[in-house]
Amino acid sequence: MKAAVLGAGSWGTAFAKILGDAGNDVVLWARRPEIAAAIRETGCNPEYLEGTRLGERVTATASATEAIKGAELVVLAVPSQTLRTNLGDWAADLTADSTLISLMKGIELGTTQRMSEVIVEAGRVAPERVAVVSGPNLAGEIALEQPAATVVACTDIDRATRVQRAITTPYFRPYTNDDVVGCELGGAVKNVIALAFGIAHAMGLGDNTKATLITRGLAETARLGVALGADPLTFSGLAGLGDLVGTCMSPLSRNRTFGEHLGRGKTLEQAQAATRYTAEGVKSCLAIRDLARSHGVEMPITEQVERVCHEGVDPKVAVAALMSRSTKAE
Ligand SMILES: NC(=O)C1=CN([C@@H]2O[C@H](COP(=O)(O)OP(=O)(O)OC[C@H]3O[C@@H](n4cnc5c(N)ncnc54)[C@H](O)[C@@H]3O)[C@@H](O)[C@H]2O)C=CC1
Ligand SMILES: O=C(CO)COP(=O)(O)O
Repeated sequence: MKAAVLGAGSWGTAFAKILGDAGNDVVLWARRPEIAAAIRETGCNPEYLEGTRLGERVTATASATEAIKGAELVVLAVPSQTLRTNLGDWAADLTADSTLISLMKGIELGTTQRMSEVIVEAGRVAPERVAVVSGPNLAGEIALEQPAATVVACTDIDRATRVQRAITTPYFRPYTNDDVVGCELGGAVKNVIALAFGIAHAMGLGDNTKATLITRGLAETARLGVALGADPLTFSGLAGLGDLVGTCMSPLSRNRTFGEHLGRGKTLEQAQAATRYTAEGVKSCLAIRDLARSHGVEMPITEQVERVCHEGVDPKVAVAALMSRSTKAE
């Protein structure tokens, strides 16, 4: 198949390699012409996943129109909060019946929309044309071809199967699922819980605390998911527990690392200055909190992460607030 990958950051770059290794012809769009030129000339992205050879089937351009032209698969790999603006520029170029694949793990500020909802609205495409790829997929490990699995979620299960076939490689194993809501929420909320995990790690808290954060973090994710119509089973799968555990445990996670800065006492601004990559949970925690409140769902860990990130609350105060909530049945 012909595929366009829009966004040449860490995950867009690794995903272009997956698509190429799976036998597709891939055009990777980079915002900066010099990055696109370097990828064409050297076969590597000089800014992300340095040294990773993308393979002969991957080329690059700084023209999104050129990348999208004739593409049956259009992969979106930009930061969640810029997607709507980006799609405004790209919508007119999309081929009828192409499949749009979302790699993003965030919730839009203001609208509280999931990324597939933003794609439907801003890309002017039918919901069954949107597939979500989500799972424990740290780009740095996948670039090294370390075995990983993922989920392709789409309401049109035949389309999910076509995408599954198009991204299967000896090191990347996709499963299909028709629960788009659950897969997207799992990916977005785990970033917020990974911030909490990073904060706890930097505070010197131990494995009981960390296991509790993962388990209760998953419980609040599933609570919101069920309120939005997700299948609760999705949260025990790769896009739920799998991604949550993978992200929290990994020093490669940008969200966990950002949390560690906060846990060491840095302010939001200081943590942002120390971070080069997108840590989606920092903004999405606001949108997830608002989404939960509007559905009457309690998300105590998300609430406290938002307070630490955006209201300057001391992490120790946030921990005390979580531990002093009223006791209840599990
Ligand atoms: N890196 C990873 O391991 C994984 C990331 N993801 C998700 O993939 C999405 C993309 O993240 P990464 O590639 O990791 O981020 P990144 O921080 O590595 O790269 C972000 C890319 O977006 C571009 N960008 C920044 N502002 C932009 C704008 N206004 N318009 C267009 N492009 C812009 C940057 O130039 C860069 O190419 C996020 O939602 C993230 O949660 C999902 C799975 C794994
Ligand atoms: O989503 C990811 C792994 O599945 C990457 O997590 P980070 O964005 O925290 O690095």
